[in-house]
Amino acid sequence: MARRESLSEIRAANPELSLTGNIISATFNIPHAVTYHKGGAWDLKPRRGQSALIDSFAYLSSDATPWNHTVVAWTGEIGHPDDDPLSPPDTPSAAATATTAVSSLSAPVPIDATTRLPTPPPVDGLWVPKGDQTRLEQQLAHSKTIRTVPVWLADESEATDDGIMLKDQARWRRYAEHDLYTLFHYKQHEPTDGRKERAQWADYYRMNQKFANKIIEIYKPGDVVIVHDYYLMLLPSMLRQRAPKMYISFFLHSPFPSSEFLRCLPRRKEVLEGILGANLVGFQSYSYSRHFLSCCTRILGFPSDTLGIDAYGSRVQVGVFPIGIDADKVESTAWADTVNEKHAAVLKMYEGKKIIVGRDRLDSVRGVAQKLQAFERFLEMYPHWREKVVLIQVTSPTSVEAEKDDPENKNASRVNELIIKINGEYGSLGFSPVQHYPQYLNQAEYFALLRAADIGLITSVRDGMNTTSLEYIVCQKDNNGPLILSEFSGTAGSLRDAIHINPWDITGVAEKINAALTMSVEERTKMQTSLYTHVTTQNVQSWITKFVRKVHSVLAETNSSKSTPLLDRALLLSRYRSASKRLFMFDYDGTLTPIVREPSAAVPSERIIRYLQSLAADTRNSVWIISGRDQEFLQQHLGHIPQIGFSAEHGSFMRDPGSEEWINLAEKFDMGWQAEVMEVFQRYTDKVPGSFIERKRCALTWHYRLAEPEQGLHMSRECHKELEAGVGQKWEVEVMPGKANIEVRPTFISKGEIAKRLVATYHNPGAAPTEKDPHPGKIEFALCSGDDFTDEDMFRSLNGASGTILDDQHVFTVTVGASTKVTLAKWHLLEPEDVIECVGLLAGAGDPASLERVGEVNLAALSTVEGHIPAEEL
Ligand SMILES: O=P(O)(O)OC[C@H]1O[C@H](O[C@H]2O[C@H](CO)[C@@H](O)[C@H](O)[C@H]2O)[C@H](O)[C@@H](O)[C@@H]1O
Repeated sequence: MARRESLSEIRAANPELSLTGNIISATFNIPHAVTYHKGGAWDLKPRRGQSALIDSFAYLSSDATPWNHTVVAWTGEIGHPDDDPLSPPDTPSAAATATTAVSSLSAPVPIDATTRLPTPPPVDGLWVPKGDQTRLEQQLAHSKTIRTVPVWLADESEATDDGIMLKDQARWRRYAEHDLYTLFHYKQHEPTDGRKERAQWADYYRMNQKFANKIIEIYKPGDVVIVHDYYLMLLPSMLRQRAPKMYISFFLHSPFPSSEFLRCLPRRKEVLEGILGANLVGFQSYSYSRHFLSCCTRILGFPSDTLGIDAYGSRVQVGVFPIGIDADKVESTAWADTVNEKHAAVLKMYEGKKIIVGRDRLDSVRGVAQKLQAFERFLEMYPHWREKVVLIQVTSPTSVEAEKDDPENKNASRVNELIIKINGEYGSLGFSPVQHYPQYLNQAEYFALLRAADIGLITSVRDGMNTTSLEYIVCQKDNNGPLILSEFSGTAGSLRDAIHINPWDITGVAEKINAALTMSVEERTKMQTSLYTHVTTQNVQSWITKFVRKVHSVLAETNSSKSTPLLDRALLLSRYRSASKRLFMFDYDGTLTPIVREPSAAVPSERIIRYLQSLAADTRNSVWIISGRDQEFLQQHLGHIPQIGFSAEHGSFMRDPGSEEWINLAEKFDMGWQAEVMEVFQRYTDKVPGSFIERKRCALTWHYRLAEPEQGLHMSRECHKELEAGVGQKWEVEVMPGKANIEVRPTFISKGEIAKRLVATYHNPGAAPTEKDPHPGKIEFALCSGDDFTDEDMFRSLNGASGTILDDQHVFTVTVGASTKVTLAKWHLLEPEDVIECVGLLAGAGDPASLERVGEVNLAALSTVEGHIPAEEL
């Protein structure tokens, strides 16, 4: 039996873990199916399904871990004692149906015209008074196993101080199950006019909001929140908005589809952005994590690598954590006396026969039809096994909203047809090769069957994690029956020693059934030993421990990463006012204008032109634009402000204030490198649709913003490597990654060199006036702002560390971007709009009202810039 780690062992192995931390797990349903008894105790029964997740909650809540654990979850559809007694209360769908049946409006209407219609009740739904709500909350709060805080879901108008009216309770799961579950399993609905979808989305959104409200109510700084599954995909971002420093992680228990599929979801952006509020996102298998990363890049345009995504100025880490089961619990339950009796009975019943076992929900993605087809093919191909092998297939009702809604239930019909066909063709009077049990088995029967089987057969065509396969392995401890497992199951990646099959290859599966039945004892034992070791060591306890450990290490990294402070505008203004000589150096793209899709569209706003004009009109100010842009562009858009100086193409050209003449600083440099760079850029342009070359006089730029994002990013890395290894070795040129571009320019030229030159020109205490500097003296204030890699050269040359002659206190180096960005700047501003506000603030510094404007950020103006790409997407 697998041994659990003791608390002291866990602490010793994980010194980084907080020993008294709180963990809040947010999951859709509470771990119980709930029945309401007016005025009395609530009836709580263990909920079926999600056993691994619930076991992980029990573990986190137990004394075996150092954490203080609370589950926040919806009550689930609340059943009522008047509900149909035949409906199992722990079947969510049945409970939902039963609850809505409280209304007599849905009862059949008598066709006898003389009979009076029943008087409808005044309300339609289940009314739960406040006192009874509180009673359930207390029952759940004092649970011995899992402390739970319920989320009550109802329309605002139906949740009053007196109680709550629960109507159409299944609505809260509809969007998740109808749209998300379906698409995540690579299935699609026929498109509709969208009205139903919008209503379901609204419920989904509100449901996530209500979870956020409840978590915020109980959250304390330092708590770790773990959000589970596709029902709560908006929750991480909703929590992040309300508590920016909250430690949030998200784990998806279902598959995550490729971007080609996710793109079909009308709410694809909202769903992805919702998850990206988390610090860590976990998946069941590597391919799901890869799909997610790729969706964030392709659909949202965020850069990603194999370990995470850079979104909204923060890093969202992504990892793979295949869930396990509570193997100890399964093992002790599966060998209980009641199970032993049933096990003996099953063996007796099928004496002399090999048993193949399957247990699936009747969702089409579970591949029951494929399994039956493969079994039929097996009986056809291997006649000697006929009457010697039985397939015992247990199915529980589908949980898929869309399939529940299907009046024809095509999948169930197909399964029934296949069973009739196989039993008709290969059965006899006393024997049916397929034994179908379309019902829930009780736990003892289920484990008895798994123990009695000779083969476990799992043919799901899409599956997050198949816990039946893990339970089967534990139950085969003595029997060593092989496991045949679909490669499309999330478990396949972890159970490498199982027999993997492609459920679409019916003949291939039939062959594997035969191979499994004829395996030698040694082979079976070897396979079972390896699988058993895996399942008992990679159990649900180790799964959640690893996940929590990873959350802590991600948080430790986040907390230790350097954060650049937001520009102190009051300090900026006061230093500006007290200085008698000032120097301004502004980058252009991404600093004075937002980044847009096409370079030609990045024109300066009328506001920034006005502010620059008035700033430059003050003779104590020297204002320079230091850009990668060429002379023509700068001249066309800003050249009409004569007091401004320009540096074009990353320092290759300069135009002094008041002059119309451009000085070429790269004049003497051999431009032979350009032809070689052009040849490389051209090749990449041919390979990457949407990319193009911007040819300037000296610097060359390859743009890929309009290309398919993943391809653009990947090819830019290749291009960069190729240029550095080739042209970069041969010539004195620098290859620079920009914002969706790669630029090449001579090494001796840089924005940093220009910044140094300007400081040397204007900082001249005791000198006589010159044409360039008619007001000699000390520079008492310098503001330098830029957004990308090339601007870091300016920050480097201005920061005290590199020996600048300016007083460090008077220099404001400001990067445009998130506080977490790696930069040499001393301050940050989030958006170009903030830079414009600051320029406006200083330009109007003579105005006493300007101090009142300190701290104002004109967010509304952002949306007026056409085609503006938000900072996080740059
Ligand atoms: O030094 P800068 O003033 O920041 O100029 C750097 C480069 O900016 C331009 O490209 C970037 O901005 C474009 C417009 O927003 C955007 O479409 C492109 O994707 C960005 O890379 C410009 O085209 C280059 O020549 C500059 O070197």
